[in-house]
Amino acid sequence: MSILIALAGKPNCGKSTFFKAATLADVEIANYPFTTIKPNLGVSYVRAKCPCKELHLACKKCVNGERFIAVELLDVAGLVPEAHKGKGLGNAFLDDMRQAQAIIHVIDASGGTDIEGNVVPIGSHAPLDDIKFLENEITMWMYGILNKNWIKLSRKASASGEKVEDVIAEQLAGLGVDAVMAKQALLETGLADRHISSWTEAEMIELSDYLRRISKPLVIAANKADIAPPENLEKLKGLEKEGYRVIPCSAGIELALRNAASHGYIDYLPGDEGFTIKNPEKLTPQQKAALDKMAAFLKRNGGTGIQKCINEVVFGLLNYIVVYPVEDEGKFTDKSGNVLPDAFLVKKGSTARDLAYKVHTQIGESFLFGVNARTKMRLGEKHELQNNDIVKIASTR
Ligand SMILES: Nc1nc2c(ncn2[C@@H]2O[C@H](COP(=O)(O)OP(=O)(O)OP(=O)(O)O)[C@@H](O)[C@H]2O)c(=O)[nH]1
Repeated sequence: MSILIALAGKPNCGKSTFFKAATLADVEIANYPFTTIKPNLGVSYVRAKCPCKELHLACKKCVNGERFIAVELLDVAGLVPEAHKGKGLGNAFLDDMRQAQAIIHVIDASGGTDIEGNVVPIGSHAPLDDIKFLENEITMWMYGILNKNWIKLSRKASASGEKVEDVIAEQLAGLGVDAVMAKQALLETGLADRHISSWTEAEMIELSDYLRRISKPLVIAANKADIAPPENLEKLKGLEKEGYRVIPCSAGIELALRNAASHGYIDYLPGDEGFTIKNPEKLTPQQKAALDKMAAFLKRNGGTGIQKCINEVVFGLLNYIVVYPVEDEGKFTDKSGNVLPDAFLVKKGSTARDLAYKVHTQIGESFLFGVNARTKMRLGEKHELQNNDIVKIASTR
């Protein structure tokens, strides 16, 4: 199963620009399968250091030692006030949200659009309000589902002795909530040792809010950082003290750079902190000035921020690591001699057997043991794989 990230935000925040930029395969990474699955579903990539450089191997799967590994990005339309009540495209919005493992919340950090996305003078709308707005819509949607048939369900649970966390997980299974999450939420909100019949509406909303945070974790893409007043960015960064992850970014600049790269004007890889102009003498003064401005932003910001958002979701929020299965642990290749042929995203804590299943169900079923290709040591049954591990899977197949 591929990782699905939802891109959400109010109208005019730059979400479409972000989506276009993040799913545009430029010339250099075009050997990666690029497909737009549906108009609002695209393939994007996390960027990781390929082990080939450290091992002095000639690898055809990376660009300058940078490996791009596919994830899916869903452009979720229809975030408007009261979407959870079905306003606007509210139902489509929430249906899309259902399947996502995490959210990139694109906000207009420049404060140049109001809560409904209407253009207002830069700095006149507080972007912090947008954050609460999205969270509230998702929380209230979860609460709506949890609350449906709740009395009947809770009575049934009391009568049969079914655990409350199981009832919650059953009710919210379609949203990616499991019993472990439900149990955690019950403990954290202090509802674990209170009978369901005594829960108030406010307490159930608080429980739903907690469930939202753990089942749909999010990063905040503080977009339009190129034109945002510095005090807005500072305030947004300040949210990190509250546990938020905030990444200043410019989808506009990322899109321009990927376009420039695909037309051969510059050398630029998504996530780079700078770029080089290929033939500066061919540029008009206006083009040169525009590129200089973008270069200054990249330098200030350590890149455009778009790749950082994707990487932060996958490695930071969702705790994935990259591992490389090989068939020949001596040469780090598959049977045909391709160096480090595949890069897999697996959850931290996965074992060689888990990886075997990920490669193919049949390989998982006939798994014997794993070998760390770097050290040639056999991996124990419970041994947890580390980021960047290269693993030979031995199976009876
Ligand atoms: N300065 C600046 N402008 C941006 C950036 N990203 C997007 N914009 C501009 O913001 C406006 C809205 O961008 P869109 O990508 O269409 O926004 P959206 O959120 O998809 O809007 P809807 O399609 O209405 O939902 C456009 O004029 C973009 O050019 C950015 O990083 N910097």
